Amino acid sequence: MKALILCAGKGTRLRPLTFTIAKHLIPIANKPVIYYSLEKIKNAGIEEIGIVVNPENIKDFQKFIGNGNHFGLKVEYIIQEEPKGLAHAVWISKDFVGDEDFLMYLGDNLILDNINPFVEEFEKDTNLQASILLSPVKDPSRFGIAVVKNGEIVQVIEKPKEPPSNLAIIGLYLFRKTIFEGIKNIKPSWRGELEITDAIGYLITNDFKVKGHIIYGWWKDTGKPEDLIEANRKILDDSYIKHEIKGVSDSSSDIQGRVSIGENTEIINSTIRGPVIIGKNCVVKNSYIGPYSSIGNNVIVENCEIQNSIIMDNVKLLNLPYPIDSSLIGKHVQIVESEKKPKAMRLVIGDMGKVEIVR
Ligand SMILES: Cc1cn([C@H]2C[C@H](O)[C@@H](COP(=O)(O)OP(=O)(O)OP(=O)(O)O)O2)c(=O)[nH]c1=O
Repeated sequence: MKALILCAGKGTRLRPLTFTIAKHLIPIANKPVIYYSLEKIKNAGIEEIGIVVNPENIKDFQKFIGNGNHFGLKVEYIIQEEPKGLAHAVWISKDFVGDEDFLMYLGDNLILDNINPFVEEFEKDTNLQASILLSPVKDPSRFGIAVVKNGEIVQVIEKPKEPPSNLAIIGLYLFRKTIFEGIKNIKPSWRGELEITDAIGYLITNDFKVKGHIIYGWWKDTGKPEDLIEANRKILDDSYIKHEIKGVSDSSSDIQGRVSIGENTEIINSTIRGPVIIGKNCVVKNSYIGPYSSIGNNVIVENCEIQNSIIMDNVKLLNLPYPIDSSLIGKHVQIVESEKKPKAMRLVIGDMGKVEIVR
């Protein structure tokens, strides 16, 4: 079996971050989102992976993942020139997939459950032509929904106004090569995309067996800033990080709970209350770093309070009058309070940046 990870979208909901980095490479607990999927896929015994990327982001993926050697995987890149839909991404991966069965994984999805039972069940039942990972949700009208009868999917519907089921399609699918027949027989939807739900609908109407595999654990589509913050909280909570202090702290600092601090990081006169991860070569001085904070490498924090936030590499935060909470701060950002007069906010913020002052 092979795997396809789809990462060629535009990531518009995560701008401005996605102007410079694909959303799949944004760190959660200091590890790019896509690394979590690579681990899950490897754990399920799949070693050949095709990553569908766009012409703009392929170099970044190559930098972070290379040929997969480092992860014990064999990784190839497949370029999708335009995001013409999930089924289109699968179609252009036809040569990579060949005659093999394959797992299709939406690259911005994070799940905590092990996917091995999902894969094993599919491998055992050779009559099955597709299996889709489903999860019960409270607000089904926001999702693609599957209607399941006796374990088989009898209908898939995109964002139904009156949902006939609460089982959301969450972004992991298993297919055999029959899916290509399905894709060949569909037309672009009203939004101009080749929809994978239409290709699955084709399989169902043509009496191919399609199953739903339900999971009950936590999962998230990390498409929006608040999703990344929640995912960061969940991953830090879920013991993904060990208590490990490689840097140094002085006697007036207080480190509580599960905290990971990287090499050459100095904690000076500060309180760190875990779960927290702080990368390498950082300085945290006269500050409070509260639960669910992930701080990258080469970050300087002085006279600040931070909690429940993702702060990426090379950020500088100095003398801030308000705590930073539920925030997502990209690489090389500087937020600094200075004594200069007259009082003012002097901002240099890229397109679609967002500053919210909560008083
Ligand atoms: C539509 C599409 C998505 N994808 C990937 C990107 C994501 O990892 C996943 C889900 O895509 P989406 O989140 O639906 O789309 P997007 O990544 O473009 O984000 P936004 O809506 O904020 O603009 O599928 C492709 O690889 N090719 C495609 O044609």
